[in-house]
Amino acid sequence: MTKTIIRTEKLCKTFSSGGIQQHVLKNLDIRIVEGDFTIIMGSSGSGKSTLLYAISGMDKPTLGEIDFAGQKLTKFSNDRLAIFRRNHCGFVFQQIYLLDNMSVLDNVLASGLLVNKNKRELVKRAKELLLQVGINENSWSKFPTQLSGGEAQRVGIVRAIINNPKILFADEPTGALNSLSSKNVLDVFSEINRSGQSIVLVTHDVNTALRGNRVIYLKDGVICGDLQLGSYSDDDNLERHERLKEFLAEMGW
Ligand SMILES: Nc1ncnc2c1ncn2[C@@H]1O[C@H](COP(=O)(O)OP(=O)(O)OP(=O)(O)O)[C@@H](O)[C@H]1O
Repeated sequence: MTKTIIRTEKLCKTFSSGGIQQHVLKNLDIRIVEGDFTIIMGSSGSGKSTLLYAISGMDKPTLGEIDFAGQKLTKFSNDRLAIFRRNHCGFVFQQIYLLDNMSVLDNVLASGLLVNKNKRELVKRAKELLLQVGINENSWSKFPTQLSGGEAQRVGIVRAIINNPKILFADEPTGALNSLSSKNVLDVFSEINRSGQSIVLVTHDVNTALRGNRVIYLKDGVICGDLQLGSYSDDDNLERHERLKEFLAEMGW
């Protein structure tokens, strides 16, 4: 049976500038399922990042409700929201900002120590996760400037999941990477999703979208398509690709 982790009801976000209102999200009712790898696609300016920021508690909606793992995020003060995000959400963005004066391992531990005070346990988990994403021991004491873009992004993913977030949110996480680094980073997303991590990821990229088991399509702040793709595996990639291409064509992408 599927378990809902996020549910929105009539979610609206309006930005105002110079006396002009822009209705970016319009009455969105969305259900995000635990364990899913949910992809959000749509044309530029359709509201993908705005939706990601709203459901992850990074920004407050103008109207509507967000229920996140049984908690009404829309009722939270900014301080409570910040604590909620730190304890329950992981974030990966296109630009990865690691702390340049700290080693790879310390960058991960610094995030972990905000939530888990048991350093020995944390070091063990950090090392296991770094190995899982292909960052091996001889890179743990390196500084971020000594890493490639793909390696840095993989460290960023470890940093984002060190506290066992309920959901990992990602906004164009491979947008700045070449195709080989992208593939390595996507393999990490696939693997952590297989091990149970819920993921919500915004992308323009078809190869990235293929990793999800569900693709939501936004057009002008409204959901106009919702494709169930089934779990990713390397073997059925051709058929998935065809189904996704057809879906995107229907959406006018
Ligand atoms: N903080 C803000 N203040 C004013 N307008 C904003 C703000 N954030 C987003 N917008 C506007 O909301 C609209 C949707 O932006 P959003 O970044 O969500 O789109 P997107 O679908 O993620 O686009 P892209 O694919 O180009 O990143 C855009 O027109 C943008 O200019």
